[in-house]
Amino acid sequence: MKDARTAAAQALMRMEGAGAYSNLVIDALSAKNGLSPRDGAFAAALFYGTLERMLTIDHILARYSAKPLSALTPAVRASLRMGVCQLLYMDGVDDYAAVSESVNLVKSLGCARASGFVNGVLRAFLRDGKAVPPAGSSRAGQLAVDYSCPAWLVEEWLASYGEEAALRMLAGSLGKAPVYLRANTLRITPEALCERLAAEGAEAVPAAPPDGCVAVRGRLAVETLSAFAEGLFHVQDRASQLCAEALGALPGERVLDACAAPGGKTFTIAERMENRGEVVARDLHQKRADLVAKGARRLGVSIVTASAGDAGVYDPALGEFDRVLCDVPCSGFGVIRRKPEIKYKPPESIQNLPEIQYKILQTSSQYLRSGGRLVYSTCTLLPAENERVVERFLAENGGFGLISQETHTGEREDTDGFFTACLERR
Ligand SMILES: C[S@@+](CC[C@H](N)C(=O)[O-])C[C@H]1O[C@@H](n2cnc3c(N)ncnc32)[C@H](O)[C@@H]1O
Repeated sequence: MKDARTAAAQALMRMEGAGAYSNLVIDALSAKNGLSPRDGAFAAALFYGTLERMLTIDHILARYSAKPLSALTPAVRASLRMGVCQLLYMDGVDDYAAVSESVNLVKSLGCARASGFVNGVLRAFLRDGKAVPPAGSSRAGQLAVDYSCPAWLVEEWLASYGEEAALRMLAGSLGKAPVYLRANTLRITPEALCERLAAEGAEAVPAAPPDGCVAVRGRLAVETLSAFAEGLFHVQDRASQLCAEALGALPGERVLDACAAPGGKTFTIAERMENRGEVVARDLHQKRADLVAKGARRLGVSIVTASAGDAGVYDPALGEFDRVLCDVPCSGFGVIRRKPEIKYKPPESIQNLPEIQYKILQTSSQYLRSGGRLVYSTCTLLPAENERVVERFLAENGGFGLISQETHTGEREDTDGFFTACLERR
């Protein structure tokens, strides 16, 4: 597993740069190092485990390392972090191997002089029974260490959602995310899809609501199956399927999906419409709009037209719509377990989002016919990007009413965190 550890360490070091995406980084490094599927799986588990638990791990290292973590070279930092991750969170790696492999790793990364230091820090932690040091007196600070979540976000969740929901959200931000599919109901029923998947070695069960939702068991890469190539499903979390359902689009209607890429909700909406009517799918960049067009082709959905367009700028050429979906860009704190790097972005970097979201909602609402439905949604759990945007919209735009709004914090099913508001133009 030497190469697997090297690939995981390189990936962690790359994540220290701004704007890196965990899935792209680890896939590229596994391929570059020519890892076997088994080693690739180990590298991914080690990389994601370390990234996910980084705040807890750094809290431990701050106690055991004589030097501040920021003063270490990236290779030493990565070796130590991965060492603690293996000691605490990876049952398949015994303690002796976790320490000795971390020492070998730091040598192979060109920092042989730090091998004694890495050995000493990990052994001291081991000698103390691998106990995580307490965080101090504040409740939020302790939860931040327990769940490896920035203290500011813990405080925000406690204040906005209350203790019970906040604890559920923190627990839901860790661990392997479930895989849900949406059966392409134009081509196959959910039951028949499950049979077809079983024939390809994937265990899956129908998981309504909503109709068409299928839960996959196990860790198969579903996008490699021939059922995927044949357009029998797309991968989509249950919360996103419920969001598309909330739009309530009917066959023959005209629907605008203002922020559509990569297209999951566009496809679910078009399938619900039985491929009759029109779905205008827009996204800011042409490359992203192309993803929607490609997915629609694979699924045999012909009512979707995908093009580039800024949803914050009114375009009279688009005409009038029966329904409009604004699935806006957001901070993504509902999908932390899928992309752990999300939680480490500085709070300043998300401050301008409510203004962008409001502009998209306000502009898109102008396309709606009287009596039409508008859905505003995000995959984040922050009132500033959810309820506050909707409240402002209702206060500043007469003629719209709120039908319902819902925050998914994982209480009913194991879904991503999600917010959906349904509005109507009177
Ligand atoms: C949450 S994602 C949409 C996910 C999509 N609805 C789905 O279900 O697959 C938000 C999208 O908004 C796009 N976006 C960001 N700013 C935009 C803008 N001003 N106008 C249109 N799209 C924008 C992003 O490129 C991104 O693809």
